[in-house]
Amino acid sequence: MAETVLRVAGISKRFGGLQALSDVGVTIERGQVYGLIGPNGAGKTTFFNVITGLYTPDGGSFELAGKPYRPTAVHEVAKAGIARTFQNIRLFADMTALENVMVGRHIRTGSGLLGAILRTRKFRAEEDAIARRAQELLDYVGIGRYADYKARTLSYGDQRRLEIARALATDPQLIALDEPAAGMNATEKVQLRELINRIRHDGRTILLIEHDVKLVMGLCDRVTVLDYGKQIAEGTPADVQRNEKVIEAYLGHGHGTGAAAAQGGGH
Ligand SMILES: Nc1ncnc2c1ncn2[C@@H]1O[C@H](COP(=O)(O)OP(=O)(O)OP(=O)(O)O)[C@@H](O)[C@H]1O
Repeated sequence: MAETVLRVAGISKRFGGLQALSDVGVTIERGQVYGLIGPNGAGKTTFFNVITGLYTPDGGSFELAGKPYRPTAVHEVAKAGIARTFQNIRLFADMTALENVMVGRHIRTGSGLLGAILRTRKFRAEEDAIARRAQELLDYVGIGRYADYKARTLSYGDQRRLEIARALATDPQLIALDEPAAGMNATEKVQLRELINRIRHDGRTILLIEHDVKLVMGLCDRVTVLDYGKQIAEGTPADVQRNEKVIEAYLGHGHGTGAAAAQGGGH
């Protein structure tokens, strides 16, 4: 039987007079790639920010791997098992690629501050293990040769890979990717698609916000479509792209490629 990784229901979020999310819910099974799409301003990022603890919701229930969790603080959410990347890349620009991934790994280790200050044997052994694991993850996402480069010197596409490696370092139940293809060229998008597929095949569960509808339709098992904070469709990519409300939402917003975008023909 399928195992549910994330189940959220009834999420609402209001900013002043604007209802950014109304009664939104998703259920994501282990091993799925789950897509979240919708025109600009639909509420996708707000939804991500709510489930990852950046925004406090006005209402809703949250369950991760069968246990209730309260998304009240980002580090609590990371510990509970959700890792995320950001639409605007957030790396430690002056740290090396390896160090950036090591930071992600530290939330799963135990020596603590005192061990770090005293540089105990346990601490040093742990650091070595963290560095080895970080290198493995850099290799895994395809940028192992840049381990000693400062993050800011990497190309845009490689910085996005580095963010993914850092997220994987926390051993997440769910990895949430916020527009991972933004700003990528066609070749980088193909590589990204391969990477996401590999992460899925290795048993991870992925939640994806993405403007590139073609990428979403090609990758996702299920998709939710938001429009003005409401969930207007949920289902397989094939179902969703035939849905009248979805086609209308994309046309109504005068979205780049209009109906073609909703039907997976965009970009
Ligand atoms: N911190 C905030 N304060 C006030 N309004 C906000 C805030 N964050 C988002 N909003 C508003 O909530 C609505 C949903 O925004 P959100 O960024 O979630 O949409 P989105 O679907 O991610 O859009 P895009 O595709 O453009 O990134 C928008 O009208 C936005 O202006």
